[in-house]
Amino acid sequence: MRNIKLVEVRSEIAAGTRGASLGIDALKIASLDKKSDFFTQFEPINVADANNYLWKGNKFPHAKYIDGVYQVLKNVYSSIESLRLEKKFPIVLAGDHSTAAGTIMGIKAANPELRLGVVWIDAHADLHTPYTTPSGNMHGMPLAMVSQLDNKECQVNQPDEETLLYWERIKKIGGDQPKIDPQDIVFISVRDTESPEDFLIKKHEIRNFKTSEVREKGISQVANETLEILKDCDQIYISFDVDSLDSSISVGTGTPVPDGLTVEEAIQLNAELIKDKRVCCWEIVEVNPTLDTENTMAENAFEVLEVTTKSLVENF
Ligand SMILES: NC(=[NH2+])NCCC[C@H](N)C(=O)O
Ligand SMILES: [Mn+2]
Repeated sequence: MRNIKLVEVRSEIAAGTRGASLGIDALKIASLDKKSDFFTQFEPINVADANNYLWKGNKFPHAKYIDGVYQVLKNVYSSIESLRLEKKFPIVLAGDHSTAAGTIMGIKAANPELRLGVVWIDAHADLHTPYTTPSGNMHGMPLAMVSQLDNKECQVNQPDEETLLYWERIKKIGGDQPKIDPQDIVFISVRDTESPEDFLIKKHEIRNFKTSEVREKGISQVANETLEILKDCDQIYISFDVDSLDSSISVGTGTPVPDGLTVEEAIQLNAELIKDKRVCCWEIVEVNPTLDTENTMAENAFEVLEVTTKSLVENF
């Protein structure tokens, strides 16, 4: 049996709208309303956030609150590294998606010799850098952080010296080397990208299973093909951003996008993928109940969390 550890990271500083720090508690409310005992099964640990930086105002237009983001990523990185050294399986409940970079850095640090693949289920590619970001929101940058990409070929911004100092520090958390090869990323349902990201996706030949392809082929085939692409990886991390779900289901997330997955598709997909023995960590992010009505997103996201965890427990 897998030794599951729940990890709670209430960070929201890297998102553009306020409220994602409440996402974890919204999941707990959804669980209570459903009378599920999910949260009594696992002992959670809390990773310190840096949301207090929000009160001070932002000094970095092309990488908002990067000083605080750096703190959070270091915290997530060291917590995940310790858990992985203890052979625990972290299920990470987080606010904004930037924390995924800390998670990947931690997984890699615990087992540097193992090749790490990433399944990124999301509406966005999150491959921006301070040089290319259209918004300055750092939840759009985690995959560039861990791949140590600057993407200066597509530069549109002129980040200042202090921004770049922190950007360099972030890329070096867990050591000055890429934690993953961008070719070992598989995107599912990514559908809202900007041209600097499209450039990287093309350059590194990153596979993206569009929503229509998921529907045509069916979940099992897409899961099989995803794992086949990652056949040379020794470990796999799955990152589930709830904005991969269609925006008609709920707008309870900071950056909702149409043409996404149904809840049923997301459930089946995650439950199927997590059966692979190489999967060593699963993360769910970006539930924002302040943008929602009746806690709909959290209720749907909780279904995904519960069924995926059940699949993990039952298959080991
Ligand atoms: N994790 C997310 N929700 N990312 C949204 C990123 C949106 C857009 N690409 C940006 O950089 O601002
Ligand atoms: Mn994302």
